[in-house]
Amino acid sequence: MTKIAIFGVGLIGGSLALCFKGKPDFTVVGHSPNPNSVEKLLKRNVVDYATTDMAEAVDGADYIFLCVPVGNLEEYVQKLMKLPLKQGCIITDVGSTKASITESAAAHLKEGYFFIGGHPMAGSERHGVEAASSHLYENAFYVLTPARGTPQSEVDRLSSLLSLTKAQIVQVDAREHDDIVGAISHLPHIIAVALVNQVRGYNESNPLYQNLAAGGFRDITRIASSEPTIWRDILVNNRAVLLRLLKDWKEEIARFVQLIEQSDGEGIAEQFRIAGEFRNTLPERRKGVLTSLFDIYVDVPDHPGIIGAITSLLGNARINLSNIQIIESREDVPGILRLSFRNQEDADRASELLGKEYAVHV
Ligand SMILES: NC(=O)c1ccc[n+]([C@@H]2O[C@H](COP(=O)([O-])OP(=O)(O)OC[C@H]3O[C@@H](n4cnc5c(N)ncnc54)[C@H](O)[C@@H]3O)[C@@H](O)[C@H]2O)c1
Ligand SMILES: O=C(O)C(=O)C[C@]1(C(=O)O)C=C[C@@H](O)C=C1
Repeated sequence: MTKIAIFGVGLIGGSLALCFKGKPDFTVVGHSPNPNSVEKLLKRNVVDYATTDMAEAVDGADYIFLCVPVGNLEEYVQKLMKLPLKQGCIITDVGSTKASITESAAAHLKEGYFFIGGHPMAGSERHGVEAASSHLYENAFYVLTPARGTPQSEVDRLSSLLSLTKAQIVQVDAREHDDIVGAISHLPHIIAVALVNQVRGYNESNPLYQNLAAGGFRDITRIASSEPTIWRDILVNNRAVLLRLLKDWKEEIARFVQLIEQSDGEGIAEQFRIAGEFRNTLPERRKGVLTSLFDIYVDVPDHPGIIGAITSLLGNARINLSNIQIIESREDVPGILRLSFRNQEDADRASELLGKEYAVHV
């Protein structure tokens, strides 16, 4: 029997639990300090059992996943070191920063246990176990940051368990991870929040801002709705990297100020060209299921039953739909549906089929 203990069964911990639960000879235990959360986990059937007692959760555990906010990780490792863990137990975390926890765990770790930092590069702006999905990590990268001296056999053991998530495991140095993820995840969250707050200020004197906000604003700001305490901890933890990145960001913005001041149209177009070239090389397969793989957009009239009509058309043609989202649903505006498919072929077939009756954009 393989026992897995998960601390902090929210979006990320809950999604891991769902990847492991029900596999032959696996027991998944969830821990929360809050009895109401324990009740909820049991009701939702996300874990085999749940407890508020740390010692009970880790008793005999082969793997311990720390899925709490970044600011609590160190404290959890220290608490674990005071408990009798199973010899050979692997402790890992899912925190969005890796340098501080990898270094502090190495300093506190007792003989016979292993700590291997981890970070699944998948998630969403949602939080809590209600948002968990067993598909979250499919096609995503899952970074491991073993400290120097960690036996490769233990890294392989953890990688083998994580293959159940269907993610692609990569090993990266913890500091390098924080530099890169600072740029491609933490900085974008700051920019999204700052942009929303800027527009929020204008909207206070003229609510038309909110009403006119369309695809562009929504696409770039989705992550501004992320969980505040999770992001408070990430940004504070990655302070040095972010201060450097924000300095570079100021230069990027200053370049635009200059181009616009000088009405340098060709310079502006060049910035878009360079950005588009790089943006278009981002591999689609890196996306997790919550950021759908192959999207098409369908303009639909705003009348009852339209979603049923579209899904029936797809169902009758045996085209598998992964996700459906209404982007606009106000009475005076035609609706836009975002339909997501698991592969390009399904997306193409859907475009062709729906294109006979509706305006379809890809
Ligand atoms: N959200 C993402 O997209 C994402 C992606 C990859 C990694 N992460 C990392 O995963 C971790 C969890 O984030 P999440 O998105 O699942 O958040 P979440 O809010 O959905 O889950 C966090 C869980 O930790 C519990 N928790 C909060 N504070 C706690 C405390 N002081 N002690 C014990 N439990 C506590 C919460 O009750 C909840 O169950 C964070 O370290 C985050 O950096 C997040
Ligand atoms: O897709 C999202 O909403 C995410 O915020 C996921 C995301 C990211 O920035 O890409 C967020 C935090 C992580 O630690 C890893 C992934």
